[in-house]
Amino acid sequence: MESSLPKLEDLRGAAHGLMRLQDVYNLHVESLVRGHFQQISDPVDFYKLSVSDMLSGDDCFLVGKVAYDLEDYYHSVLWFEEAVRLFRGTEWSPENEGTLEDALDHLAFSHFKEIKNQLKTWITSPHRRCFFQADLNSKTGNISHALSLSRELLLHDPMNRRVHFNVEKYEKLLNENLPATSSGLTLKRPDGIYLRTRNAYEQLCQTKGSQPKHFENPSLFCDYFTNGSPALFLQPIRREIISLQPYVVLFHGFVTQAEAKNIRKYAMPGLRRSVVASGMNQATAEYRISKSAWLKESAHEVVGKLDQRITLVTGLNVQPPYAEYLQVVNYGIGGHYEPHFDHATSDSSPLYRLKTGNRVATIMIYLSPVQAGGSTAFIYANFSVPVVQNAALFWWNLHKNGQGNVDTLHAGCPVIVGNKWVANKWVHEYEQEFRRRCSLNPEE
Ligand SMILES: O=C(O)CCC(=O)C(=O)O
Ligand SMILES: [Fe+2]
Repeated sequence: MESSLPKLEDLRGAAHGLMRLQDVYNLHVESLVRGHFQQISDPVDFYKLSVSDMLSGDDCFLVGKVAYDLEDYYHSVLWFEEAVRLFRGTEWSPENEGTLEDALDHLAFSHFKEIKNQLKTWITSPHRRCFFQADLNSKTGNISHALSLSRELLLHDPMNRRVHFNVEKYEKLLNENLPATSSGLTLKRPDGIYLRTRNAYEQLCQTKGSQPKHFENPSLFCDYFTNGSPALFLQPIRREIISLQPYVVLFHGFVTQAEAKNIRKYAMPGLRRSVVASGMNQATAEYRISKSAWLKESAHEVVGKLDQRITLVTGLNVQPPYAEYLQVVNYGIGGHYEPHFDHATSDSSPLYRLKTGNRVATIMIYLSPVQAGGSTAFIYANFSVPVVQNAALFWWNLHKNGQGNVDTLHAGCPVIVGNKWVANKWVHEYEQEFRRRCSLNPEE
């Protein structure tokens, strides 16, 4: 049975997922652990879980440890603080990995590390029992915090020589009256992997879907759309034009509830961790956390019917190899897909293996509702689309001249609560020459 149980990687991934929610949505850790999603800048609940399973002190300790092991003391301070608060108020359970003493120890050391740039001294690290030299390139912090936490720890563990040693060091540093020791704690979020669009992306995720206001722009409208297909005359599709540059539309009610359910069911056994293009190959990546499976239209009737509907609505040929199989994607809590292009941006991309050109268009179907989070954000175009169950989002990735449209840079925001399912159909350039003609203007 062991293979079906979560592994260390899953546990670490869950901790990263929580820290991702904290960062992207700017959430308070204290309310997050209670299932209340409150933004630091706004005390009103962003989302509140009706059935709330609180995180325990031990859960918070674990999240803090994941950050601590990566020397990310910004997150470790915030999560160990919560662990200490919760451990103080509860009896220790034998199932716990950590104790109040461990949490105090790690919190004190994390605080200390936040001011390491002020110090040129040696101090022992709590878990390695080795000497550690504070280096010079870090942020300000608060030594007196580290001191009072270590003193509290000594009340529980009076014989701990290492902590005695640290207390002496902290007292000495305080007496030396370094400027940083008197200043308040200024925690700064680590830059992590550099993402130029980070601020815009997080803003768009936080608005929970910020489509342009249609009444302010008459060229954005809703209509009943047939695309001139006789098959759609009796039951036109409800089309909402979301953006003209890039061209993005939402087709409401694109699938039925039953179809969405069946597609999820067929995909379930084939779900594997999602990959992204990496040079000439494919690899897992932190910036895309989800599971996905490919469904062939020949294997499932409903998938074939969906292909026909895509052709009716878009006019595109989606027969293989002119489009990829249907990719069904499942995101759990904290699952996301950071800003990216669907089309290939390098000639060596594995997307060209089909030998049918680049991905000219994307049709992404929302196969489930999501309680909170999970919008699709278009970064440069500056709007985000909330998850609309059973609707399909369509956009052209390429200009008519075949070049990639940079304005299609988009992302799947992290899921706060729920389980998000989408299905992607990527249509390639070949066979669409007379369906999406090039323009007389080579710039278009
Ligand atoms: O999940 C989303 O909203 C976006 C997904 C996406 O962009 C993709 O799978 O390529
Ligand atoms: Fe995408």
